[in-house]
Amino acid sequence: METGAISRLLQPTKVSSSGFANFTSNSSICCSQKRLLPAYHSSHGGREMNSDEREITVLSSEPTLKKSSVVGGLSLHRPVHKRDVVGKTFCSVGLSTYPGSIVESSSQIAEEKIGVLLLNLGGPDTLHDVQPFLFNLFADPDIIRLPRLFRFLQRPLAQLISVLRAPKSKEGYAAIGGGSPLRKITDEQASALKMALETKEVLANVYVAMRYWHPFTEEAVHQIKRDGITKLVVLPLYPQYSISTTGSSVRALQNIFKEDSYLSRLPVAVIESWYQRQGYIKSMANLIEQELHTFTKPEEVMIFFSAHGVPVSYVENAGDPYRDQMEECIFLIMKELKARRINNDHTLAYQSRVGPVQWLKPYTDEVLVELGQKGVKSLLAVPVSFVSEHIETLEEIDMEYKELALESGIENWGRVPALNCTSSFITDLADAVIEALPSTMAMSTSTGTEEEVDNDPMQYFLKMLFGSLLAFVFLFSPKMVSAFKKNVL
Ligand SMILES: C=CC1=C(C)c2cc3[nH]c(cc4nc(cc5[nH]c(cc1n2)c(C)c5CCC(=O)O)C(CCC(=O)O)=C4C)c(C)c3C=C
Ligand SMILES: [Fe+2]
Repeated sequence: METGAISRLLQPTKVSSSGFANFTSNSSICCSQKRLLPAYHSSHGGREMNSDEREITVLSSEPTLKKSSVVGGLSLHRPVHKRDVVGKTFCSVGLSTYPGSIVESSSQIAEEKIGVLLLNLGGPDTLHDVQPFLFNLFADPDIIRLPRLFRFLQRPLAQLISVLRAPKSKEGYAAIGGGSPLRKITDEQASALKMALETKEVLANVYVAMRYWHPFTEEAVHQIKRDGITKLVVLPLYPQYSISTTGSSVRALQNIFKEDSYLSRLPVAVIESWYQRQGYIKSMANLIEQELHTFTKPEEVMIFFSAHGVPVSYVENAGDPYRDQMEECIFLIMKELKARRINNDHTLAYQSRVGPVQWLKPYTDEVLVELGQKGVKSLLAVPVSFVSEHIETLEEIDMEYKELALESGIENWGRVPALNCTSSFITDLADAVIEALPSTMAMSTSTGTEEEVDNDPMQYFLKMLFGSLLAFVFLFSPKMVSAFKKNVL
């Protein structure tokens, strides 16, 4: 089985049942390799690599391989021992959050300073932040993927969409207390991870880099440099890889690193996805099992996995492995539950679509209505693409989808909490970091053409002409604006 999500972008692979059959429940092996990355998007605003091929060290747990070995050029390492401490949370030990989102270690060894960089999406701290946060999100070419010719429209379009969407988003954030809890929870996860590493005798500073709000990637990287970190493990807080999440954050990081002589020589390992790790799967199964017991008839409850969607084109045209990894992930969680004699029905649907394009199906809202009509009476919603509570669990699932489900005939509703600082989960993240440490390598800069250069004046003129015409039609036609408001937002 292919090991790296990024390499799947070269040749997308589908999940096959024979692949599932090979999964073993107690092996999780790390592999690392320098891979050549395809240019599935290109430069914009100086943030993108825009090279035909890029190099990065990637890591991926590979449950089909059982022994430490070198296979096909991949060096494989046995995982460091695992300890699952079920039922406690590291966050509850009383660690407070800290300015600048770093957890520092007092007794660092002079010659080796290990850093762990947690990547996350970020969210507005206050209602005032909502529109600029949305601007940052929509200005990301990995979120709105415009054809190369129209890339220069990215920022005006982001401005337009963010202004038009802000009122609706603000309502959502207002309903959950006036801002996103993401920063606080991610800081707590960083503290918990630092403690978990310490109990395994690994001293490390843990940093947080958000993609669209504070603390931005640049802020975290500044602190890493200031602290003189000598080895860095990058850990995205997304179990499954998507171009729109981990892909986007890693590219932002690469762009910062390639500009800096210290950073470009810093040994780095990126754990690209970890949805198949036993600690994660077991932690999810624990939460589901606990929540099932809150129902009067647990065996009759439909387990309803709801994942954040992505546009279909990401998976079908750009080779995003997100759907495959999501399906594998659900398979593994259900396998773990079956091993515990929990044989409930389950289903997977995708939520939170934005805009007029097709997103991964089936859609959560449509499936809820169908299940209600089919007579399902008890349902347990399981948010599965994200490991912290956020607007889409607290508002979309707990309020909007719950209301829809009850209206559709579902009588008993439950929702599995996000993992947040669940100790078995944090312990597993610590293991993932330790396993990744031997694989750190310098992130080398790309060898291809770095920037798209408009050398040909005629080509440049034509691009500007067509682009401006499109911008004019799109931005200034009242019909377009009202159609846009109706369909896109
Ligand atoms: C795995 C998780 C996520 C994927 C994949 C993802 C893709 C994706 N998201 C949007 C648009 C929006 N996302 C928004 C917020 C948001 N999204 C995720 C996770 C994934 N997004 C999180 C954790 C959050 C932040 C939550 C918080 O608490 O602040 C928003 C803003 C909120 C809103 O207005 O609904 C938008 C918009 C796209 C277009 C996309 C894939 C292309
Ligand atoms: Fe999102």
